[in-house]
Amino acid sequence: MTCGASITFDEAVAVLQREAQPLGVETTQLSTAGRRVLAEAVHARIDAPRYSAAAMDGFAVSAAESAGGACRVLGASYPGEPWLGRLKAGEAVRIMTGAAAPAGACRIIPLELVEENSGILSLPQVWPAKSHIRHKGCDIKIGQIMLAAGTLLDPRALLVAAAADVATVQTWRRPIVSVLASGDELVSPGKATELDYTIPDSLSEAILLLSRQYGAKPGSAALVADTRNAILAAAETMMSDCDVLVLIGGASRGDRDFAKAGLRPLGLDVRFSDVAMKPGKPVWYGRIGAKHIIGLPGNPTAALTTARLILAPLLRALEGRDLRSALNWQAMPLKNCPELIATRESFLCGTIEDGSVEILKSQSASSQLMLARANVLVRVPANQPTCAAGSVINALKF
Ligand SMILES: Nc1nc2c(c(=O)[nH]1)N[C@H]1C(S)=C(S)[C@@H](COP(=O)(O)OP(=O)(O)OC[C@H]3O[C@@H](n4cnc5c(N)ncnc54)[C@H](O)[C@@H]3O)O[C@H]1N2
Ligand code: MOO
Repeated sequence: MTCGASITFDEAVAVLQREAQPLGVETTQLSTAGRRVLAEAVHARIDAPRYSAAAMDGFAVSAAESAGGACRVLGASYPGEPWLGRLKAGEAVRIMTGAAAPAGACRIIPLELVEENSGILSLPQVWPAKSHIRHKGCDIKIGQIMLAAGTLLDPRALLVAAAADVATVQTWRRPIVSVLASGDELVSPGKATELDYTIPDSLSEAILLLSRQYGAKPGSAALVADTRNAILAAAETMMSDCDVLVLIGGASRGDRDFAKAGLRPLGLDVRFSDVAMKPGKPVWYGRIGAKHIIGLPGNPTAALTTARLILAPLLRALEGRDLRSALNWQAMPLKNCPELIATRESFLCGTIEDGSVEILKSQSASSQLMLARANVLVRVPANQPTCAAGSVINALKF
């Protein structure tokens, strides 16, 4: 590798794929299972329809009837309040959509096709094309697999799980992410005007939100000075109740870049660092026992870019999903034609407009305002002199 990096982005993702195993299974009430990932398949505990049921509001009649004939109306069947007798020739039962079709019913004649006078029903001259009866189990059969393990419980899947008549599902445990930012210049947002040479920590809340968007539960957040001891003390406390600890800043080679050094006494085993990507080269990943540690560069665009490209896939894998579901690059036409010569593979901020991507001007790892406009990352191979407008590039939702 020519740019002082030790690993490509794709190789880094392969390391995450090997390292990130789902965290464990827990029983989850359906009421809190939304956006969780199934660790076990959901099987139907009931048929649907559970009984043969009317698909229209109308009258149920037996096979003995002829079009144009007449029937005596014996009663009514409502959802939850069925008519329990057996229909015979010359008999009809008023029935509403979803109600159990009486035994012996062979079709439902919609209300608008019949006339009822003093309990006598005049049948239409021509039968409707459909029976308007939904037969027991025609949608779902008891015991059948409704949702496979690995399914994300979005609104559609949650509906299907509820239809299976389950109160709880087995889901993968959500990773807990804590964020430890270091920097003598950093203060909580809202405090920077109080002291010269301070700047707001613009990253901690953003990284926690991104983590939530990728399935994690937010853990704790801390902001500490640029010393080994401060990082070590905070990390030691924070590691007791998180699965992923994200360090922000101190990732590079400066006199006060102590993110890795601070964690070494805890047994940090670095699995990769110095990734051939721009921005974000100093991003690193390691383990301390079962815990996953990610070190993001301090430059804000570099940090959020690497959080999207490294942290998000890690979280997906820890929650039992395919890690690549966080890296679904989409081929899109490029609107503008920037000068792009980088010895590292680049991940540039862009915006999607009218189905094509515009790469934003003045790309900088330290930029913050650019992130107000960016909604995609554009992947550009290393050493590519330029991308022609109209050429197809790979873009990722940011
Ligand atoms: N000699 C070298 N210098 C640098 C290299 C290198 O390879 N050799 N890499 C550069 C690259 S690339 C990046 S990216 C940065 C990454 O630096 P660090 O991760 O060590 O980050 P810091 O030095 O702590 O901070 C950099 C910059 O970001 C600001 N920052 C940090 N944390 C936050 C935060 N939570 N919110 C807002 N802004 C933050 C910080 O004030 C600095 O301005 O290193 C290059 N240098
Ligand atoms: O790689 Mo750094 O993230 O360019 O500033």
